[in-house]
Amino acid sequence: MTAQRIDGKAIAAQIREQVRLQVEQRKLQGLRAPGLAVILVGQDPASQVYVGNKRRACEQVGFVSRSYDLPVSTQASELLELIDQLNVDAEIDGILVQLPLPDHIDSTQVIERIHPDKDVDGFHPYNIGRLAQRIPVLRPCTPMGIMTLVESTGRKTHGLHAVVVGASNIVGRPMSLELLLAGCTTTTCHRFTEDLAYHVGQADLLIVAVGKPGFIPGEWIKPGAIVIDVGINRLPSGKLTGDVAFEAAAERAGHITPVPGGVGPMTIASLLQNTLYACEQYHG
Ligand SMILES: Nc1nc2c(c(=O)[nH]1)N[C@@H](CN(C=O)c1ccc(C(=O)N[C@@H](CCC(=O)O)C(=O)O)cc1)CN2
Ligand SMILES: [Mg+2]
Repeated sequence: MTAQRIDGKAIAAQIREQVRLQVEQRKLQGLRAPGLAVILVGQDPASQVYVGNKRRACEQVGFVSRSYDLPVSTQASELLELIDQLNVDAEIDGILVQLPLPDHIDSTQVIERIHPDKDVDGFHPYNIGRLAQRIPVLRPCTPMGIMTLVESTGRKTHGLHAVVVGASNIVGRPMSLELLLAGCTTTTCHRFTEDLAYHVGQADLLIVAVGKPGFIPGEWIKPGAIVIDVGINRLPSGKLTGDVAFEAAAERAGHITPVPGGVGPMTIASLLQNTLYACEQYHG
């Protein structure tokens, strides 16, 4: 079997176009454009690329894009003060603090300072709690984008055995909550999981987010499975590669996401959807 590729780049482009048209409609009705503030602390090269892509995507869909590039020496108190100002800024619907933050800043404190109605990353405990209780509002962007990719396969999720490898706050944990909500029987694997190969082999739907190139051998994949690879690993050659050994996995899977061009672009598309949602539902 050779898996069908799930084209995240193309699906993300469709979502961006839908958002652009909705913003255009708002403006025609005399309503203001949604506004997103993106905060970057320090000069991590990968974060600079992601933040640049987010800002460009905002401009392309007609959002107000506010940029804050803060030096690595920024104190937590200064960042919290900026968030306090943005929380009451009527032009801003979403506040995004790019992660990871420098070690001297406590990211939990920062995330909890963002008003839940402006938490377009969906990381605030209020928004995670809403998802856990099956009443989601602002949903974490990467898992939300993955659910859109899974829907694009046309496969029903009810009753599928979904296996998530990785239990981070950004991807693995909220991913498991999304899958539960979608009616999957859900297994979450992490660093203490024994016999990972067994669990992976049970997956009708496999999501891998560990950040280790080629961590899942293709031979572990259940024939016909949907395989979603969240890993973005840069090899010494400069090439990007995922957490799943793609070629061998594609021989067994039914559907598979590539890296790049799979999950990554969906994270940004979901961010735009969340910002529009926050604008329309909370701030008018
Ligand atoms: N505040 C947040 N910080 C981080 C998040 C997040 O959702 N919110 N997620 C990741 C990084 N990330 C977004 O910030 C992100 C990663 C990758 C991509 C992407 O489009 N990747 C491309 C390849 C890009 C490249 O050439 O490097 C792809 O996979 O095709 C978008 C967003 C951690 N931090
Ligand atoms: Mg990708």
